[in-house]
Amino acid sequence: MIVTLTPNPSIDRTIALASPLERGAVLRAVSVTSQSAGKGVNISRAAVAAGVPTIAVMPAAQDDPYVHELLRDGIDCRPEPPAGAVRMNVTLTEPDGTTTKINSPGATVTAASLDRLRAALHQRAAGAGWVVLAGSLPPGTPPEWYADVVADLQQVGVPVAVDTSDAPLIALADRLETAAPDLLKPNAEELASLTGGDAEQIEADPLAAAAAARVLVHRGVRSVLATLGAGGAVLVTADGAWHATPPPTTVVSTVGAGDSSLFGFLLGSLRELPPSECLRLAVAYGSAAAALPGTTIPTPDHLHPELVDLAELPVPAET
Ligand SMILES: O=P(O)(O)OC[C@@]1(O)O[C@H](CO)[C@@H](O)[C@@H]1O
Repeated sequence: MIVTLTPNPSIDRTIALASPLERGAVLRAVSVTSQSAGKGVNISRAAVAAGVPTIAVMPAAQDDPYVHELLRDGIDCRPEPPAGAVRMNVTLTEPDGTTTKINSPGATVTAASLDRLRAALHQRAAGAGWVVLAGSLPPGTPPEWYADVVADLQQVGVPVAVDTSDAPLIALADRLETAAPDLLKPNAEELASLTGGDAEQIEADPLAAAAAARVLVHRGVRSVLATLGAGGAVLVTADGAWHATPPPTTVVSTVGAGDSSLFGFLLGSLRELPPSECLRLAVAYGSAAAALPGTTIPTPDHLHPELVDLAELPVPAET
């Protein structure tokens, strides 16, 4: 069972442009689609498609069309009374797969709605194989909220994965000594923001990514899965470091690729595969997602794990 928390869910509206994006121009779209989404919800979607039991917790009104869509799609969701409407995030995709995203802040939350969300998660977490805390925090949330929730879940004794960015990620990193998640999934930019490295170098060089990730492992994170875009992903644990390169992929939309990668890793972990095979599944899922339009999340039929290239990395020098 994977329990996901999406504190700032979104309706993802994807506008597929007929021509390259040009600022200030009138552009034609070939299609416009919408999907109930947000990082944790995307992971629950992947779980449903793979036959893994999942519960998605998020702030939303019971009668919101957002929730109806999730239920229609077979996602067991536990919407908690929200402080406001679900935000809309806009994705612009160009014919060559270039993806531009505009994410709204979301409605400002109250302390009461955060407490309800946290209690709902706590209630469902017991016995889960993984609990995933994913995405941004809505305005009004203290940046250290995720760190508090991780500490809370440690009392429950369930493995916790976190994928977030900006202030909540920095606040979590400041608390690793007492609230280290079992899995952290930064991209190159997020990893650089935590370790002071250069994001472009981290994305381009798996050894640089592994060195940065190892800093977090030394500080208590059990596994760091660093996603590197077209460069695949690096996994670092206390026992080793691995790099996986995706098969050649025609990119259509990168939205949801990171969430799909994280799910692939969790799926491998639930199947008790060795770390390198969890990484292989992560990259198979991430590259499959990049080949799909909008926020479409891959199903097992989309995967080609046999085409993922795996390499063990030398243990990076101490930093
Ligand atoms: O604004 P956040 O919470 O950081 O990210 C939200 C989001 O970009 O993440 C998902 C893709 O990872 C999308 O479904 C969604 O729009």
